[in-house]
Amino acid sequence: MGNVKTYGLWINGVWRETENTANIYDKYTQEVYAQIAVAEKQHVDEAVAGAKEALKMPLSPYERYTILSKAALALKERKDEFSYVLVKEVGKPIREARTEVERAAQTLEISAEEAKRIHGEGVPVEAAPGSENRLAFTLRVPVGVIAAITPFNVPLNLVCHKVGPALAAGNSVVLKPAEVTSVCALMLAEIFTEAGLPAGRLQIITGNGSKIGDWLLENEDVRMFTFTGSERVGKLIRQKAGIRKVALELGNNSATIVHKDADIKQAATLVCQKGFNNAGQVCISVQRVYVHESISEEFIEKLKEKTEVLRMGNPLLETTDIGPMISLREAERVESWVNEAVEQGAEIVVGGKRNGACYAPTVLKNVNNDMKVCHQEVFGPVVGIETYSSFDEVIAKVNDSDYGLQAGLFTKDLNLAMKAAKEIEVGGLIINDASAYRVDQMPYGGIKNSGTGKEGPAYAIEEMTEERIIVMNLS
Ligand SMILES: NC(=O)c1ccc[n+]([C@@H]2O[C@H](COP(=O)([O-])OP(=O)(O)OC[C@H]3O[C@@H](n4cnc5c(N)ncnc54)[C@H](O)[C@@H]3O)[C@@H](O)[C@H]2O)c1
Ligand SMILES: O=C[C@H](O)CS(=O)(=O)O
Repeated sequence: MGNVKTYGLWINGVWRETENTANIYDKYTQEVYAQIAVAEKQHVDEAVAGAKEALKMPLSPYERYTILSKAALALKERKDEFSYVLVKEVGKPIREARTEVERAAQTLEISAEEAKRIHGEGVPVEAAPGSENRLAFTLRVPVGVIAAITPFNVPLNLVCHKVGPALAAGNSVVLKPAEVTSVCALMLAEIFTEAGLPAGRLQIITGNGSKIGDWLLENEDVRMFTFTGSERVGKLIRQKAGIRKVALELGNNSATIVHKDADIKQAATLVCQKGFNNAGQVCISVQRVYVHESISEEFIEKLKEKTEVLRMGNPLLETTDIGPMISLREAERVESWVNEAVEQGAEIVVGGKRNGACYAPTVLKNVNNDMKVCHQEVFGPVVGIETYSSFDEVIAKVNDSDYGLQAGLFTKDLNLAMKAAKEIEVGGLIINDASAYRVDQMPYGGIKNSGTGKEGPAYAIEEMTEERIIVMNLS
C-alpha cells in the first residue's frame, strides 16, 4: 500500500486526520487505491458549527456566481484526473466517467447562473380590504446549514447537484459522500478552495453512513437534509428530521413502453444504452419494458443483437461498455434475482452470467410483476420484457409500482403521448426515449416511494431557500 493516498476530513478549510481510516477499493481489481478518514461525532459537530459560523460572512449573489463558475472551470481542467478516479472507485467505464465529469461541471455552471436569478415576487396585499396602503413582496433567503448525503453510483455529479444549488442560494453545506466512492467528493474541496470559496462553506465528512447520518440528524443546527440514495435510508431520514426541511431522491423500477407504432430500431438502441449504462446502477435505468404484442418479437430480436455485442471488463479500456458492479455482493444479489425470476417462468434472452463483480447485461422475457426483477429496484444490468395489448392496460402496468421517478414511451401518436403524460404517475415522462434521460437543468425528482422535492439547480434552489414575506405599511 506504498503509494496509497490517505484523505482527511475537510473541515474549516483544512485537512483533518482521524484515528481510524477506511480503505477505498478499485472496484475492478479489488486493490486498495486510497484511504479515507473515519469521522467521529466531535468532527461532525465541529463541521456543523464551522458551517454555521461561515454564514456570518454572507456572500453576494455575484460572489457566489463567480466562485461556482471558477469551480466549474477548474473541474473541466482536471477532467482526466476526475475521470480516472471515477473509473477506480465506481468501476464505471472510462467513456461514461468522462461524461459524468462534463455533466458535473455543467451542473456547477448552471448553479452559478442561477445564483444571479434568485428572486422573490410582488404580492398584491393591497387588494385586501383595509390594506389599500400596504405594499408587499417576498425574499428568498438561505435555509442555513444543509446536510447533503449522496450515493455511490454517480458520486461526482450527484454531489454537484447538492453542493452547487446550496452554495448558489447562499447556504453552507456539510457533505457526507457514499463511503465506497468518497474520493471524487474530497477532491472537490481543492476545486472550491481554488475557486475562492471561504472556509467552512463546504465541509466534507467521511466514514460510516448510519453513524454520521445520526449525528447530523441529532444536530439541530442542520436546517435541511438533501439526500439521494435508497428508499430505506430516505425513510429513516424523513422520520428523524422532525420539522426540518428534507429533500429525498430515491429509487425506482423504471418502465419504458414501446408502442406498436414506435421506431423499433430506435427503441431497441436506446433501451440497450439506457438499461446497461453504469451496469444498470442508475436510478432511472430501464428496468421494465412493456412492448406491444404485435411488435414484441422484432423488438426483442433487435434488443438482443444490440446487447450481445456489449463488451464487459476492465473499465479503464476505451472499448469497455460494462464494468463491474459496485461490489461482489451486489452482483451476487442481481444473479440471485435473475435466477429466481427464471424459476418463476422468465426466460433469458441474453446474458444471465456473472464473472466476479461483473454481471453480464441481461434481457429477460416473459416477466411479470410478481418477480423481484419487476416490482423491486434491480439497480443492476437487467431489463425485463412484458407484452401488452391495449394502451390502458399498459398505463395500469406502469403505474402498478411503489415508485414513480421517470418513465419512457416510444410512440408516434401525439394523442397517446398526451394521454400517457396525464395518466402515468411519475415525476418525468420521456417521449420517444427511454426512462433514463436526464440533463442537469431540468426538474428531476419522483413521487410515491421515489421521493419528494426536485433537483436541477433552479428547482433545488427553491427547496434550499425560505420564502419570506415583507409587508410595508405606507400609510
Ligand atoms: N433519485 C435519484 O436521483 C437517485 C440517484 C442515484 C441513486 N439513487 C438511489 O440510490 C440507491 C443506491 O445508492 P446507495 O446504495 O449509495 O444508497 P444508500 O441509501 O445505501 O446510501 C446513500 C448514502 O446514505 C448514507 N447512509 C447510509 N445509512 C444512513 C443512515 N442511516 N442515515 C443517513 N445516511 C445514511 C450512505 O453512507 C450514503 O452516503 C438506489 O436506490 C438508487 O435508486 C437515487
Ligand atoms: O442515478 C440516478 C441519476 O440521478 C441519474 S443521472 O446520472 O443524474 O442521469
